[in-house]
Amino acid sequence: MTARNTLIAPSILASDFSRLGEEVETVAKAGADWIHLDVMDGHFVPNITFGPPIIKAIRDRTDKVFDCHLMITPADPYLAAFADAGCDIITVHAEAGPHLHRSLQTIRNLGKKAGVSLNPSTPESVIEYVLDELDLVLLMTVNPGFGGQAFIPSVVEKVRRIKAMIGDRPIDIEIDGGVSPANAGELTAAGANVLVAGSAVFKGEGKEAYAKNIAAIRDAANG
Ligand SMILES: O=C(CO)[C@H](O)[C@H](O)COP(=O)(O)O
Ligand SMILES: [Fe+2]
Repeated sequence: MTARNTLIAPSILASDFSRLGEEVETVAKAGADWIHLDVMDGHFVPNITFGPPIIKAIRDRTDKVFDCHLMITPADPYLAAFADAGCDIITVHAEAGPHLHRSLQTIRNLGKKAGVSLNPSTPESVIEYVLDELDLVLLMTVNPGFGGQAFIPSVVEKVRRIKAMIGDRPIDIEIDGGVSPANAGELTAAGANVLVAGSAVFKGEGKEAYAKNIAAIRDAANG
C-alpha cells in the first residue's frame, strides 16, 4: 500500500544562491517539510557547493528540519562543525570513508540524527551491520554531484529491498535525484517516505510556484 505521509525535502541546490536566505524562507512557507542541503567538496564529487558558515547563516530563516547531505571525504573531521551550524540530520556517504559505524556514532553523539547515503551502484548490503545506528537511509537516484540529472529507475528495486531489510525499525527512506511527480508514486509504493527534489520544486518564481510544485509531488507520492 502507498505511504500517506510522504515528506518533501526541497534541495536548495536548485535555488537562487544570490538570494539564499529568502529562498529558504519562501520554500519553507510554500510547504516544504525539510530543507535539503547538498554539501559538495570537489573531491568525493566533481562539484563544490557550501559548508557550515553558509548553513549557519541561513539557519534562522526557518525552523524546518535541516537535512544535510554530505558529499565529502573525509567527513568525520567536519561532523561537529555541521552539527554546530544547525543541521538536524547529518548524512554521510557509505563510499566516503572506511569507518561508517564510527561516523554514525559520532553524529548521534553530537545529538543529531544519523543518515547514510548510497550511490546508485552501491549495494544495500553495506548497511546490514549498522542498521541499529541509523535514523535515515538516503538512496541516490542520480550519481551525486549535480542537480537536474535524469532519474535512474533501477534504484526502485533497491528501495524495496531496503524497506524489507529495515523491517519495523524507525528508519526513514529518502530518495534523492531526479524526483518529480512522474516517479514519486512508484517510489513511495516501493517504501520511500522522504522525497528530495531540487529542480522539480525551484521551477518558476516565488511561493505560489513552489507551493504548486511541492503539492504536485506530494499528490503523486500519496497516490
Ligand atoms: O544530492 C544531490 C545531487 O548530488 C541533489 O540533492 C539532487 O540532485 C537534487 O536535485 P534534483 O532534484 O534537481 O535532481
Ligand atoms: Fe542531495
